[in-house]
Amino acid sequence: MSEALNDLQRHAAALDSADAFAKHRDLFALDDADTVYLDGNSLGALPRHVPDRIADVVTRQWGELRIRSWDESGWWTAPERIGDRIAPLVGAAAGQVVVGDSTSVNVFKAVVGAARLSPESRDEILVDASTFPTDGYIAESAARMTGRRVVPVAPGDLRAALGPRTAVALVNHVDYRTGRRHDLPGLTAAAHEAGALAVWDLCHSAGALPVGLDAHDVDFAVGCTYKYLNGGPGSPAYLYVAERHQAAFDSPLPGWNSHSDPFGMTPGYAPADGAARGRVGTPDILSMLALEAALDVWDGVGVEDVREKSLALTDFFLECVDTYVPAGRVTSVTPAAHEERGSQVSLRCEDGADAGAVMRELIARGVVGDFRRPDVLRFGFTPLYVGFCDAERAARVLGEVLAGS
Ligand SMILES: Cc1ncc(COP(=O)(O)O)c(C=O)c1O
Ligand SMILES: Nc1c(O)cccc1C(=O)C[C@H](N)C(=O)O
Repeated sequence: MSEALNDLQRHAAALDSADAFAKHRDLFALDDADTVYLDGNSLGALPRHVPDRIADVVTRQWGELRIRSWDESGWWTAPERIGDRIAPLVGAAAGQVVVGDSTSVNVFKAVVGAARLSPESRDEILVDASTFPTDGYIAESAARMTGRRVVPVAPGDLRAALGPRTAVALVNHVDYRTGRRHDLPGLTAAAHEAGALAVWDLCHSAGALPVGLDAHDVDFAVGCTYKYLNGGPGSPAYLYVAERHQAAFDSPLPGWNSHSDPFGMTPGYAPADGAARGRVGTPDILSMLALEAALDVWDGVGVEDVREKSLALTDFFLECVDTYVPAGRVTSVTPAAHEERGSQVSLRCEDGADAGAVMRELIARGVVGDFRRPDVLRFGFTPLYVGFCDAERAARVLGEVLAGS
């Protein structure tokens, strides 16, 4: 055991020294000595420069310029400007992504918007049955509003379920619980072949792996920015409406910010062109500008390179788990196949072990992941700041906890 331990530790150190992103870690506020942070799939770490940028927004832009900042500090145009910063990370050309509201709200805009583009005879909205719950709840309401019904379908059966009755398919790119990556190009093409539209939730993929929204002809997409994009707790989400749908997109939340002439303040609604049509009300500027600052860590970073490191990290973590964790105590529910894996590893506790208690003990020993009821331990790997020694330590401590030492 100690031979293997030393081998894995030496291997981890060698991988870290060859890691092109190793220097990126210094851009983030992380307490290296005490904690391995593997929860960036829930809340990304703070980029160190963000507090100073936010201090400027508060003290100068708000404190001194006050109302003038809507123009002079670029507050009014922030939703589209920051959308254009996110666009390359999800493979979208400029002008199609707008930032604002929560993911839940954007799921609503996207699903209703997509349903309104479909003939009424298409009366089904397919939702992947293992979805993060908010998507399912919102889809139900969107279905009621648009005279459709929701059909929950296991992701593996989605292709077969698409048909002449399908208006919209709402699918998660990466499953929040298992870390399974779904086939975005294939399912989008299958939806189109069936005459339906595809709406993708990118919460667990954006910033962790290439998405290719334009390349794969995705219709609508939404995502949060507080996970792999490190925008901060409750940072605003985003909505992608493919350019070809923008002119016909009929938002169910046509607030004044989405008007073609918001300051005309006319009683009649005339939608703005382009991504701005996805706006609703006054943007949450403090959160939004924290996100904008946080996105600086992506300067010069290629998402393909991030993906390569993500797969290497999760492969190595799985190898360490195999070595350190007593046989039969956990099973990976994250696919081994690279093309089916996101950037997290989820381990199911076996033998009736209390996964919540295991995670509490891991956190007490400095390994921060999270736990999803009833039995899943989740470990998120954010390639910009997680290293191979982190992965080795996390697996080793997990082995110790499960061995009761
Ligand atoms: C796939 C997915 N969709 C949506 C959400 C949540 O959306 P919101 O930003 O509205 O809380 C999460 C996580 O909270 C998620 O994992
Ligand atoms: N959005 C969250 C929050 O406000 C509090 C705690 C956790 C979250 C999450 O993001 C959960 C996350 N979507 C998940 O994958 O479980």
